[in-house]
Amino acid sequence: MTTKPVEIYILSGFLGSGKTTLLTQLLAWEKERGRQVAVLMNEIGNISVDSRLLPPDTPLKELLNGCICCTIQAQLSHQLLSLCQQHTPDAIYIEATGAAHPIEVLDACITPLMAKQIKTCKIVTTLDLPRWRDRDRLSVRVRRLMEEQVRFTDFLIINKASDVAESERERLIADLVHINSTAPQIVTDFARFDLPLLYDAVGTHTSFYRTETHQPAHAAEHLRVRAFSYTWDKPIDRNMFEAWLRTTPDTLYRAKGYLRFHDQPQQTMLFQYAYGMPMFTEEPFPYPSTVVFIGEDLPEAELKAQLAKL
Ligand SMILES: Nc1nc2c(ncn2[C@@H]2O[C@H](COP(=O)(O)OP(=O)(O)OP(=O)(O)O)[C@@H](O)[C@H]2O)c(=O)[nH]1
Repeated sequence: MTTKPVEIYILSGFLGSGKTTLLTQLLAWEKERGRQVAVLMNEIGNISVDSRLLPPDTPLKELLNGCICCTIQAQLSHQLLSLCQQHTPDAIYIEATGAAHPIEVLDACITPLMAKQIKTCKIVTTLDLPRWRDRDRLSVRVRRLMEEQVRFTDFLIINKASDVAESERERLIADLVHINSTAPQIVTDFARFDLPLLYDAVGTHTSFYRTETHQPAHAAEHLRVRAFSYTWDKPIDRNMFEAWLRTTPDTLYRAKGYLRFHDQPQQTMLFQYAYGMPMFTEEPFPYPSTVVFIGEDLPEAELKAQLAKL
């Protein structure tokens, strides 16, 4: 069965850098201009918080519990094909895991099965500027992955810019240009910018990735990035939870999920944690209290024992 040629956008960028924040805006823009789009979400953990943040009418497939750039590569093109056949979208947005190497995801998309269906396949990377500033504190493997995500992109969104002093920004951006001098760059907060710029820029940009070599840096094989989830069967103390977060290892890169606290036991809270910053927002749907923790070499048993005491 043949379907209309589809544009594929791979949203790349380290854990918590702003991919979902960008995606929700792109979907709103696509709706405004009347295009049919679909989303493929990949999560290292076993629950997908991000997909619940998308408009409910978006055709969506989820690949959980692994990274499409390494352990579940083969499933990707089947899912893409099935989205094309079921929904004939103009574009598919793939939100890769924050630990994915963009070229590996690109390779996983362009298979013999999918090749004929693809009109264009572009990589868009969000970069967490404060994390980039402090990258010397990261493991060599994570640092290298972040550099590769900058190197192999068609469009770079330098995000969380206001969280870095203005005096430091110029130097940091110069480092980025040194790594990738061809991709257009946008410096912003909450991935906000004039979205048509992205489509204009990637549309004319010459893709380079086919000819360059890259350093493989897969989540499971080299990075040792792992996820575990924890579920509470009753509300917990908010202050104790926040105090506990402050004691967690620097290699806890990301956490997200749903919680209920003693002071408002009926209210489910959406919890997001990226680069030391917790955020809580009221969630209308009463999801179970489960949080996914993502990091490198995390002492899972020890952390779970601490969570059980909250
Ligand atoms: N301070 C600040 N926070 C931001 C900005 N952009 C996004 N965030 C917050 O950072 C957190 C992570 O953002 P997401 O968009 O979920 O990041 P992500 O890359 O999709 O995360 P993963 O899918 O887990 O890798 C959320 O709490 C966002 O609200 C920004 O520019 N500044």
